[in-house]
Amino acid sequence: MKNEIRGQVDGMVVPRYAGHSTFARLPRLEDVPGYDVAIVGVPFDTGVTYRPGARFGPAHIRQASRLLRPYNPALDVSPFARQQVVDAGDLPFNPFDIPTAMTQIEDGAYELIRDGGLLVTLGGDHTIAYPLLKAVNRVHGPVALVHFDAHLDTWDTYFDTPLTHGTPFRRAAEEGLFLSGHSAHVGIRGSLYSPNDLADDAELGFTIVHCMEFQRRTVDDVIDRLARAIGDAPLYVSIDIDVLDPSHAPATGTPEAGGMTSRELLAVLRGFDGLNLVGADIVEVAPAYDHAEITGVAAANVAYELVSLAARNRA
Ligand SMILES: N=C(N)NCCCC(=O)O
Ligand SMILES: [Zn+2]
Ligand SMILES: [Zn+2]
Repeated sequence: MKNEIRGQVDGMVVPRYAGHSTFARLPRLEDVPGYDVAIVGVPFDTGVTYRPGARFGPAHIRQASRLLRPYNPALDVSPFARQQVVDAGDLPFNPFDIPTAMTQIEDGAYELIRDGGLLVTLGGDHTIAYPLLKAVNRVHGPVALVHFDAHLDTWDTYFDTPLTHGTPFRRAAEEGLFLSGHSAHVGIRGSLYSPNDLADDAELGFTIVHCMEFQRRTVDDVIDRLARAIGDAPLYVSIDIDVLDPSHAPATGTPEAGGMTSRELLAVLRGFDGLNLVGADIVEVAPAYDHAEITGVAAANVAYELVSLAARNRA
């Protein structure tokens, strides 16, 4: 896709607050002959246990992404010039039937990656990580999963329901979708149901970087630890925006005090430079609780960093 890459609508010609609201003012999938990276929305929030509203996350992140500029100095890359990045719109699914929606999301995601494209998904609640991992497995096999979240999301059921935003990685573990021993939870904190939650999770083989470690260790230490765990396995990154402190991301369904700063999160992601990134999602942005687009801007910049990592790998 090197020839005739179409980037953003020029912010010096069309003001950035004008025009269609695609991610970063990029072309739509149907506007270009092919793509290397697709940004897709999955406005599903039927799996939430507390505040609803992540169904409006994709539109909000797109709106907050209008300010993104063409060059990323932190990774020394122009993410939209080295590869064709498109906005693939939103996947359709049945919002009233979770198992049906999971199949529709898996199939929709697979269609977008089957020919080699890399997918960055904007959620939606965290339930969608399960069908997204299934789609990624159909192309790449089991992945090293790095999961940024306040929560473990490896609980078993809620109200006897197995597919919820607190259970995607338990379901994924049951199907061998990620590599035990090469996967990690980052940013874990907050109240649990019982000490067994951590014991049950430990059986799944995640390295855990508890959020307090950002107080005690440097970000570089954390990156080293994660990079050692990941090795050269295909890497899938799932980012629940509630990994950030509520001061950095107020607009989310299950906020927890004592979180990461957006600066720490961006720094850890930049530390993945050179790893074999094969896909990513950013979930749990519930715009009704946002103020001044704080959460939307954080999520848009996180997506930008992920697309920049993909661009670096194409060098
Ligand atoms: N995936 C997110 N954001 N939250 C899961 C929290 C599940 C619970 O209510 O205990
Ligand atoms: Zn969470
Ligand atoms: Zn989560």
